[in-house]
Amino acid sequence: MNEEIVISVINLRKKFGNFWALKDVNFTVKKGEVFGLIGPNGAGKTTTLRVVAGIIKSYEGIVKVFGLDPVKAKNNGYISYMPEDAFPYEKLTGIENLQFFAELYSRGDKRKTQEFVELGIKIANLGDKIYQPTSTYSRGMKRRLIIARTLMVMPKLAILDEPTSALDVDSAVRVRNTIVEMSKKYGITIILSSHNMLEVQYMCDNIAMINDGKTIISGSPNDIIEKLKVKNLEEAFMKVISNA
Ligand SMILES: Nc1ncnc2c1ncn2[C@@H]1O[C@H](COP(=O)(O)OP(=O)(O)OP(=O)(O)O)[C@@H](O)[C@H]1O
Repeated sequence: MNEEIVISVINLRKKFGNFWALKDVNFTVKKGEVFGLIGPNGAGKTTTLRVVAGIIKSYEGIVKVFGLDPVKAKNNGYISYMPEDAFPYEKLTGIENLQFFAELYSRGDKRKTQEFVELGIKIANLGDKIYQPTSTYSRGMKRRLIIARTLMVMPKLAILDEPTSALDVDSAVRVRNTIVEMSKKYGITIILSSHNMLEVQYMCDNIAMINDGKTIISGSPNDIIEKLKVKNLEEAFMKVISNA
């Protein structure tokens, strides 16, 4: 694996009003890896991802994406971000949704637009439903379309906030495989958040556990499991959270 650092987060702090949502978040993400942020509800995962995505612009600490301010990286088109609550345009069909995003990212290059849409159709794997308005989709189908939309544009960095929430087992397995494939085959760096420890253990090269706005531990799932002398990441998580 290439050792180039894609994301570096140092002493990240973020205050909403009088409340410190992030108190001290630290981690680095290397090129081409799948990196997982895990932690209980309200730990600060979404806030961290929003800073890295260049959406939250005021914070304390140092955050660099490809050596740049995250806003600059976003404006350069390096980042494709899927928010936790993203949904497709309901008046458009699935394929029209893909087309719309493909055009945005290909900046007028028609061949590229076509390539993105073809890849999006493959990733979404919705069969003939891709030609139906997305208002007729189930929650899981909408999710698959949004994930396809995020990954099909071959970003340098994909940020996925809880990509497999709302998915049934079959869809979740497909999405996990797609995430790993996109990273290994195309070298896309992916950072995601999840509540599912076993999927994180399966998908992620490295992880950071966040609790109460602070990074508690980071490293590869296997290193963390060995270090904490537990059987799996779920046990590691419970141990770390109960000691925090
Ligand atoms: N815009 C905001 N204004 C005020 N407080 C906020 C705002 N956004 C997040 N918070 C608070 O910051 C803390 C961290 O929230 P965040 O959404 O980052 O957590 P999370 O780890 O993603 O949680 P979950 O797993 O439930 O999605 C929470 O206490 C939340 O209530």
